[in-house]
Amino acid sequence: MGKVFVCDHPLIQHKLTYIRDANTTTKDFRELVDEVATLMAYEITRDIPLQKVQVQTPVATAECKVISGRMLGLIPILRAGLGMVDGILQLVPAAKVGHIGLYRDPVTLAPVEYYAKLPTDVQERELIVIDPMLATGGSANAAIAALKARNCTQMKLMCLIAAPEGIQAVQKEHPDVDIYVAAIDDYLDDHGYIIPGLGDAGDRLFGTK
Ligand SMILES: O=P(O)(O)OC[C@H]1O[C@H](OP(=O)(O)OP(=O)(O)O)[C@H](O)[C@@H]1O
Ligand SMILES: O=c1cc[nH]c(=O)[nH]1
Ligand SMILES: [Mg+2]
Repeated sequence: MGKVFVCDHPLIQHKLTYIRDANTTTKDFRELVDEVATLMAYEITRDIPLQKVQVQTPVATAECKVISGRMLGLIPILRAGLGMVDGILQLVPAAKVGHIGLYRDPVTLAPVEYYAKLPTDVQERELIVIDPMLATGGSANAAIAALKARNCTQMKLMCLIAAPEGIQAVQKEHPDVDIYVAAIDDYLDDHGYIIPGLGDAGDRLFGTK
């Protein structure tokens, strides 16, 4: 079963408080999501493999390390996942970015795919699927399945807030995928909103409501 990591760094938790606050403006919400994404990227890249290299300093030879292994790919789920991309790229600027567009049918809550554009070498990369909200898990499961259908084998899921229902759904359908979150909330309401959550992440990021 995939592991769940709660990124409980005080800076992440502090910023998440203001992300949740209904009085936070669109501008501040966007900036805070960007900042938390950078901090979470620090956690999610912790297990990147290193290889030894020698480097010549001005005075001696130093035994050093550089990142090795697979190159990274970021896969934001549109729309709301877009809000976390730049923050992660601050730390891993060489990552390529692929987009998967999904929206939840408002009645059935089932994910509907409307867009997919991925790097040509996506199956060779270690992927981070990004979405601020993991509610029923339908969208994350569909995005991960879309990547697996393209022969991708290595991926992690990064979300700001998860409902227990969403975590269980991803663990059941994709037990090979580890999940990184800033918080696990209480439950889903009848409309599939995470409680207490932060409302609709896409609308709050882009000011559409
Ligand atoms: O776990 P789930 O039940 O699938 O719900 C989570 C999805 O819902 C939201 O997207 P939404 O459908 O609101 O689209 P948007 O990002 O365009 O607003 C959110 O950004 C996730 O993608
Ligand atoms: O609470 C929720 C659930 C799904 N999508 C959101 O943006 N918020
Ligand atoms: Mg939305």
